[in-house]
Amino acid sequence: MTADRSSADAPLLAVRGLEKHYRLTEGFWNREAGRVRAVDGVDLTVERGEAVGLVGESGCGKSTAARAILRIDEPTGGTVRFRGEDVTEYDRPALKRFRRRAQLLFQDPTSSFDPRRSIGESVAEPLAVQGMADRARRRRLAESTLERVGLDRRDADRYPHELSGGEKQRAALARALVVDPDLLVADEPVSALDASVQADVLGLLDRLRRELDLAVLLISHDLAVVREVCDRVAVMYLGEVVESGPVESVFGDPQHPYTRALLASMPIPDPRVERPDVRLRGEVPSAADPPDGCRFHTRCPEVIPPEGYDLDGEDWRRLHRFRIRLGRESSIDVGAVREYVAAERGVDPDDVASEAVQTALRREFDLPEPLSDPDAEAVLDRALGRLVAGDDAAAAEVLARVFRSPCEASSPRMRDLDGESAGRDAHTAACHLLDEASAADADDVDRDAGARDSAD
Ligand SMILES: Nc1ncnc2c1ncn2[C@@H]1O[C@H](COP(=O)(O)OP(=O)(O)OP(=O)(O)O)[C@@H](O)[C@H]1O
Repeated sequence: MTADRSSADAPLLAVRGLEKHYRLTEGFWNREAGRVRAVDGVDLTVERGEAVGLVGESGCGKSTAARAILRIDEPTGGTVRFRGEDVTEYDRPALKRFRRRAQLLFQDPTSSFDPRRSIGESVAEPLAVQGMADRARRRRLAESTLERVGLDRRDADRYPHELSGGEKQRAALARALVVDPDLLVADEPVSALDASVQADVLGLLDRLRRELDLAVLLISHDLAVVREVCDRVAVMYLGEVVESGPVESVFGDPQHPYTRALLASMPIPDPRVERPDVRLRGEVPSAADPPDGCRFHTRCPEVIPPEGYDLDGEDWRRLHRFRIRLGRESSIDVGAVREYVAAERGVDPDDVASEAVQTALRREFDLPEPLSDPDAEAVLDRALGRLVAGDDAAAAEVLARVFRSPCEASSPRMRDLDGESAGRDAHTAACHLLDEASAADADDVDRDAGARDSAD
């Protein structure tokens, strides 16, 4: 077991470069046919008593990260340090002690209780697992913990089906807290509950963590939940953290287009407040075949255009979306578009001219005819011609070669937006737009220095 700092001043939880890849196998010999990169290099720090949110759409790897951190599933790479100790090196007894100190609260309280056991028995169970032999003592602790979460000690004799959803989640919280952990990993703790009780359970979680100096890693797709409870937040997309920092800073001044889009999709209380249209379109790509460069570029509302074309921002984004769709195997059914045009005109599909199919395709993908830049228009026209002629691959190749965004060229690096001094409260984000902004700043500094030199 190794400790990089003394356990007293090390963060409670320090996750570095965490990976969880699932092998995709095929054939009799289980040959590896690929990998699902569910978690792909995640850094995360949780200090004692602190609440940190992990947010992102469904499928971005939040639950997998939680399970790998707690070693419920073995990570395939990276380190997880708990109070300075490397959890990935723990032997069985050390892992058992860790499981007491770090508890997991599941989303669905119904399936996490054995219907044949009383609530008291279930809540006391972790104490028995940890070796507490005295049954009466276990019962007393279970009862007092039930009271702590706002239930009655007599609820210990009730059965799961007798409790409401909110009561069951309180009981699940009691079961996690009965062993007095330092860290609670709460995976979508309120999303299975009625809206009316969600706020109660969140309020309880917030109160308990302050009373018990409990650290909480709160996993949620719901930004409002994280805003309510957390001090800091990490935003995950397709296995990676794309932005992190204090909640007020990340939500108040989001630096990553994905965070901006997630925030824009939050319901807002005042419909008169105008917000830019940065809705998330399309599905999260497969973690088995993530996009090159910035993984968000295929859906990014702010994807950077290639140099050399004078395209209106919205035209460029539509062109990019069209190209990405075309790049996916058999994703544009030209035959169906041709048949649609034929039906519209009451003619045979074979009698529909190629130009008419191209126009229908442009309509389908909101691509203006012509594009504002004549050179770009010539390329699009050529690609559409190939597509309609049945050569999808050539069409995709033409567009990919000419309209490649700088966002696809490399993975953006994580930038510290407050400078090095901010430490653990730093607001960080990984986006090529920030690289461009920083390069422009550097140019300004050079120009200023040049102007000063020539003045001297
Ligand atoms: N056992 C597994 N084998 C292969 N792929 C898996 C396995 N478990 C999860 N995945 C994949 O890993 C990715 C991340 O899934 P995960 O459940 O962690 O996401 P999530 O953000 O927690 O989503 P949700 O909120 O829907 O649970 C998904 O693409 C999922 O299909």
